[in-house]
Amino acid sequence: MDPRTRPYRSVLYIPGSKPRALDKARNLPVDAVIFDLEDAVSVEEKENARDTLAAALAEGGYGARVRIVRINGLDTQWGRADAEAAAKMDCDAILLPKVSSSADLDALAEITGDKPLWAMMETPRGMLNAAEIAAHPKLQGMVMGTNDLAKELQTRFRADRLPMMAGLGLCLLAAKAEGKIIVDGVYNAFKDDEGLKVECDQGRDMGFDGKTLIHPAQVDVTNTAFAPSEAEIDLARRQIAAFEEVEASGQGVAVVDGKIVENLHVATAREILAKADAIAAISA
Ligand SMILES: CC(C)(COP(=O)(O)OP(=O)(O)OC[C@H]1O[C@@H](n2cnc3c(N)ncnc32)[C@H](O)[C@@H]1OP(=O)(O)O)[C@@H](O)C(=O)NCCC(=O)NCCSC(=O)C[C@H](O)C(=O)O
Ligand SMILES: [Mg+2]
Repeated sequence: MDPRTRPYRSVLYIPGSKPRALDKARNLPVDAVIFDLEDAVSVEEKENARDTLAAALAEGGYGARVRIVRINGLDTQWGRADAEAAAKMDCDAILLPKVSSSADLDALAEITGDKPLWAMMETPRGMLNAAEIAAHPKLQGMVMGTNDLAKELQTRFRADRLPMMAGLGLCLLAAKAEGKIIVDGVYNAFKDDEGLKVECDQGRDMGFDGKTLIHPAQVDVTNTAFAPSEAEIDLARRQIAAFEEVEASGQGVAVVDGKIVENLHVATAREILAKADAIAAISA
């Protein structure tokens, strides 16, 4: 499936050091997995986690889920060995934390060759350089790192995420301008479904393709929030039908539910139907 049209509703972090969690992911209805060697893995476990993860990926069983390996930064003592190991793993992409500029991706690509790259967007410098990072030829997607961003910005948690908006907006603009995937940050309170839904809805309305998750309990809420609803699918079908009807009579504007429908709305309607089809295809 084309990486730009496949669903990325739910992207679950799994500590690379935990065989039980690595196994569990084989049966979770997530669209993608981030196999983590960075913050989810303690210093004591860093070296072993690389081997544990390589073995789990070699064993396979992850089906259509996109497999992304998050390495430690290249400025850490583990980064280079992680990158060399990840380049040989049976994974779809490598995720670099705390990307500040496109030069960081150049340095990783020198080690990892043809593997597609993803960038953690979680530093103020990264926000300011989002455009050049998104334009990197090896970059496939961006992941918001809202915990690190909050730390760097010295913001307090707010349900409306107002202090994050400038950074989220800059990264969204950059990703959309380059046609790259972009997924939202994690919601730390993994037992709070209501709060998660509010944040998912906000991220979806802003234009994120999906959300990163830390616990399996967050998957269903997220998959629902980032999938087209029945009402959206129904409206999309009616918009396309109404537009095709007026177009056949030489007109350029239809009206559905009291709102105009022009060719750009039809393009959005077709994208909604394509997304619903893609979700159905990977769920089958
Ligand atoms: C948060 C956790 C430490 C909770 O773990 P635990 O206490 O084991 O939870 P449960 O007992 O409720 O687990 C139930 C079962 O689910 C499995 N499990 C738990 N988490 C995961 C997971 N992430 N993936 C797959 N499976 C998972 C458990 O193994 C149990 O299975 P079973 O025994 O068979 O019933 C834990 O959830 C956790 O470690 N989560 C990941 C944390 C993480 O990845 N953190 C780093 C990413 S966040 C970040 O860094 C973002 C960014 O960089 C930023 O700056 O914002
Ligand atoms: Mg982080």
